Amino acid sequence: MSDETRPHRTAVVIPAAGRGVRLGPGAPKALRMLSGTPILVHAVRAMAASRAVSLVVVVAPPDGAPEVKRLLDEHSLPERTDYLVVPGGESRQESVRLGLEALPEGIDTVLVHDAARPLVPVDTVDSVVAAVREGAVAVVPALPLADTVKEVAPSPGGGPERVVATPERARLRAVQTPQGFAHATLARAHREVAGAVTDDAGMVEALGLDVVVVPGHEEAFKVTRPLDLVLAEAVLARRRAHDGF
Ligand SMILES: Nc1ccn([C@@H]2O[C@H](COP(=O)(O)OP(=O)(O)OP(=O)(O)O)[C@@H](O)[C@H]2O)c(=O)n1
Ligand SMILES: C[C@](O)(CO)[C@H](O)COP(=O)(O)O
Repeated sequence: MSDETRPHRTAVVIPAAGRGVRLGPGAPKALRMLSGTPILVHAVRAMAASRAVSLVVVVAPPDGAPEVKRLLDEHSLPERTDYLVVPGGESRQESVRLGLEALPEGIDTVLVHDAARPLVPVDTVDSVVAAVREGAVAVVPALPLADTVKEVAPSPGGGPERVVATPERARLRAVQTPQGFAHATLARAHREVAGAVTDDAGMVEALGLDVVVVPGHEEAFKVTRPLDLVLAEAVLARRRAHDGF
């Protein structure tokens, strides 16, 4: 097929190889239950709900790939969605790189979505994809902050930290996932950018390229600490009440 007629192909890489230390002792976070279903399965379904997504690459805990594959085989996904499972690495950044390396030829747009954000609404996914398809090389969903943020530093003589600055809150955003990228740009960022970053868009920023912001969603929060599980259960209960089942 020529470039003009070839369908646009979008894949999502889902890093799910973290331990979930901040959630407390137990199974790796992505395999813990939310309303009787593993967090990872919620996240995969949330991404597969977008008609744009044709391939899901799940990056599993290093020795957990067979279990993740079994879980995905057991829980139904839309027929249009293929999936692959690959073992992850020591850091989120390494896990994403391993997921990118597993992508087949012909993928134009890549989304990277934390397994730990199981409840992202499909409209948020679609608006990230749309912004990439409109020409952005990198897109992040983001929300304004509710709290004032301080920059702090250790006290020279020990003791409590000291505030060194108060950034202007109106200019700050809390960034979520899925983050969306032109495939070639994200692959280049993962090849060329050295040093640890906490999100993929940060690597594209390090290349000096533009990152576009679209509205995030409060239900796309990251399950990080025990209270987040309580909130996630409440969101699911509210959805069930709204859908009438
Ligand atoms: N080596 C790692 C570390 C993290 N992740 C994934 O990156 C996402 C965001 O990371 P975070 O919420 O910090 O997860 P954990 O690293 O598991 O959390 P913690 O720091 O509490 O252990 C999660 O879906 C997590 O599974 C990953 O794939 N590989
Ligand atoms: C990618 C991310 O979810 C954007 O907010 C976040 O940076 C991941 O951070 P974590 O500490 O690895 O959870």
